[in-house]
Amino acid sequence: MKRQWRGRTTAIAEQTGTWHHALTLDGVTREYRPGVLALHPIHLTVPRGRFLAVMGPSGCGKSTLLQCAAGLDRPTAGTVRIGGTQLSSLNEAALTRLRRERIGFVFQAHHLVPSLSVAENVALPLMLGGESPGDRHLRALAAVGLGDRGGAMPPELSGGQCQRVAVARALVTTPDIVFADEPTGALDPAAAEEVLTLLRQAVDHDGHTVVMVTHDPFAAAWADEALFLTRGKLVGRQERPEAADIRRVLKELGGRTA
Ligand SMILES: Nc1ncnc2c1ncn2[C@@H]1O[C@H](COP(=O)(O)OP(=O)(O)OP(=O)(O)O)[C@@H](O)[C@H]1O
Repeated sequence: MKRQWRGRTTAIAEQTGTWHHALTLDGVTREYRPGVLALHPIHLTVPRGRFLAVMGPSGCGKSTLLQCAAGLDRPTAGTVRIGGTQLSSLNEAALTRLRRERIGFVFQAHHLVPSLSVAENVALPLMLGGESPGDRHLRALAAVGLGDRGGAMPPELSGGQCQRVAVARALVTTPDIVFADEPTGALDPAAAEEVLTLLRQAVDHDGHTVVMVTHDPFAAAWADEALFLTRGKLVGRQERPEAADIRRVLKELGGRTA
């Protein structure tokens, strides 16, 4: 797979020194059982316009980190900020609204609503927020190369096409940050490359911020930076990662490699 890196936003921010963080984790800890930490205190800032891959052996805490960062789970201790908003200051209703309006999600399964058309699926986050989609959903669909499939129903699309629709749905609200949990895990290599290209373009062309959990070194090599977790601790990070280097680090950490 080919990898391009460094978005326009990244370059501009570097030149001007005006980093604005899409995500800040300050001492984020998650304890599922007393005395057993799935996440040790994690300190992490993700600048806007960055594509970050989170990697590590199975059970190291990647999903827990993503769930805490995305407001899907509440950390045991520490604070999470999306842009300037501290999540612990929000009640459940406000947190739900923030997730809908300011966070985009792409999961391994596309989770499209099968009884809604492709265009309606993309419009859904806007409509749930009480916004009229106008043509935003159609432009988002066109941006993922499916402008002509808006009237189709999800079961009529391939798995790769459905995942591209999921990317359009994640981006349609112009969120502060997109969290992608194994977005290519269920795809063949060609479809995976299409989805990774879209995520990379969202960062490079539109200044989006993407945090992607993946087991796949080839997928992670599309990111600006790879973070490595093991036993709930952040143990390393690699700028402009190459798949071979990532595979080597994962091997040292005892993880499986794709
Ligand atoms: N709801 C839960 N209750 C108790 N323990 C949990 C819960 N969810 C996760 N854990 C534990 O927390 C640790 C981290 O799990 P997590 O799912 O975040 O790891 P992961 O790196 O995403 O794993 P994988 O790559 O296999 O998906 C594991 O030891 C797991 O067993």
